[in-house]
Amino acid sequence: MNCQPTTIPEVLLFKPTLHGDERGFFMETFRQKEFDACLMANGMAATPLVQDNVSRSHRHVLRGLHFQEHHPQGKLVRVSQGEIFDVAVDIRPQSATFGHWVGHILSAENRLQMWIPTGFAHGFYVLSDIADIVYKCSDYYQSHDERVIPWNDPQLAIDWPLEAEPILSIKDNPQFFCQASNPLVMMQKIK
Ligand SMILES: Cc1cn([C@H]2C[C@H](O)[C@@H](COP(=O)(O)OP(=O)(O)O[C@H]3O[C@@H](C)C(=O)[C@@H](O)[C@H]3O)O2)c(=O)[nH]c1=O
Repeated sequence: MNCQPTTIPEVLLFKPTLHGDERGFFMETFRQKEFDACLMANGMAATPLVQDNVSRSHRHVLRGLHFQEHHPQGKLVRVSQGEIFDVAVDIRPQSATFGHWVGHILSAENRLQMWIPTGFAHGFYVLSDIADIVYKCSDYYQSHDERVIPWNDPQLAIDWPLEAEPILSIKDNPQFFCQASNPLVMMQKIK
């Protein structure tokens, strides 16, 4: 498993080795020991991943930007079918890259996985008819702790590769957001 930092050094891209033969292919998509070695090689602590999720979305669905406030989750995101533009936003107030974002195309074809550490908000936009996202998390989902940052926050100015108006859930629709107190972005306590 090859791993490289992105423009935000703690956000990593992983590419599993693919073993192809006449039957098709085989790849290990996650190995805790190698994953930890990559984190440590990039100055981060080893991180057990405790929850595994799958979501399916249609073309032009945008989910995000999400994070948990008191129980932050690191997320290792990959795509098993289709293609997405995956985004991590640094929301660590003390960070040199606070407010910066990084976005990469993840697809079943390119096999890339993005590591979004704790202290980041996460979202994605779907570029294929269907996209199946598979992601492992470093802490458990807690609905009451989930927070949303508007996907189109002008201060973040994320350059989404929009092909059409995004399809949003109600909680992700900035139209339904309250006024915010956060200095960088509007945040909403959603539950
Ligand atoms: C995220 C999540 C949701 N759910 C439930 C709650 C709800 O009934 C249903 C759909 O949840 P949501 O609408 O919150 O799903 P979604 O909008 O896909 O939320 C996800 O978005 C991406 C961008 C992330 O980064 C994830 O961490 C998560 O926040 O699934 C769980 O049971 N466990 C989970 O871990």
